Amino acid sequence: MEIIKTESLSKFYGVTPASDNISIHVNEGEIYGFIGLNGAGKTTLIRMLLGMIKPDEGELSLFGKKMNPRFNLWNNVGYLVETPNSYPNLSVVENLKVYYHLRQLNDLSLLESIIQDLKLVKYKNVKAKHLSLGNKQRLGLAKALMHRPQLLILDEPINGLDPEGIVEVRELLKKLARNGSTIFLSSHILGEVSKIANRIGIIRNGKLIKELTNQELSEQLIKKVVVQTTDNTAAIKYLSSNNYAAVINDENEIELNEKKAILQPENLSRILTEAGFPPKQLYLFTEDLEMYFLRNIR
Ligand SMILES: Nc1ncnc2c1ncn2[C@@H]1O[C@H](COP(=O)(O)OP(=O)(O)OP(=O)(O)O)[C@@H](O)[C@H]1O
Repeated sequence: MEIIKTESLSKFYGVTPASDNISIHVNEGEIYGFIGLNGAGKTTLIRMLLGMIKPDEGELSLFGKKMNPRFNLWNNVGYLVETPNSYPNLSVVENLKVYYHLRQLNDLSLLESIIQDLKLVKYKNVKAKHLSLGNKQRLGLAKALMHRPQLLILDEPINGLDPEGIVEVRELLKKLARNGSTIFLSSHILGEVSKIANRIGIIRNGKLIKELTNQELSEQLIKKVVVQTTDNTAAIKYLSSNNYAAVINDENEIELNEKKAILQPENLSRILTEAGFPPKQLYLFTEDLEMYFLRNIR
């Protein structure tokens, strides 16, 4: 089932499109990572998905239901948009209780388990205004996740978290998706998005310029074997005579990007060793999402 569907969604601020003709389809259980530079239009799309702003053009449905003033499935949605707001003078648990009542929940174990899942036990009785940025973010996530929504829409959910927090939230989101939740998240922490998302959309100047699955991403990432020997010039000549296309890079290392080198670097190592050029170093370099992103938004 398509949980999110947007068709040619546009939003203009003046003449500038913050969202330009965006069509996105997100299936049940998918984690969709939405990435773009500052000002690319991530928050604008998220606000439209949450009914916070109205698109100027296009259509949008959640759970197969058109978004309009009669849309009534908000209890199936959890969200976090930018820095989450809390009641500053209430403690973590009091803040969550407010939310618990607002959501009209009636299972207190939800409250306890979300405090544990987001490692907020130590801070249960700390006033929200005294929390660190990372813990404020955890509290925001706790509010978004407490009612175990079918769809989670998260704007920069790992902002402000320390490395440990990032890993915890990543595992938590993956667990939720394994249990059937659908997650749409935006982030500028690109490496993290590729670890979480099954599918990635890249936005630039309001336009969706690329959309690809994790599998497609890994196929499109540049890969090469990088080799260092005691005599790279002679080694490269020898490799050329053995039908390996190799070049010397800016760091004076040998680079090979053919499939046979990438798939069987051990053969390369053996050939070089037998010819008297044993590799001092040989490794497979794979471009990361950050590099891929920068290469594609230019
Ligand atoms: N209320 C508004 N009025 C005028 N322009 C706006 C408004 N909200 C957003 N914009 C503009 O729309 C564009 C997209 O902004 P948006 O906040 O969606 O980007 P973003 O990708 O979320 O950026 P960031 O990562 O910095 O949060 C930007 O050029 C922004 O200046």
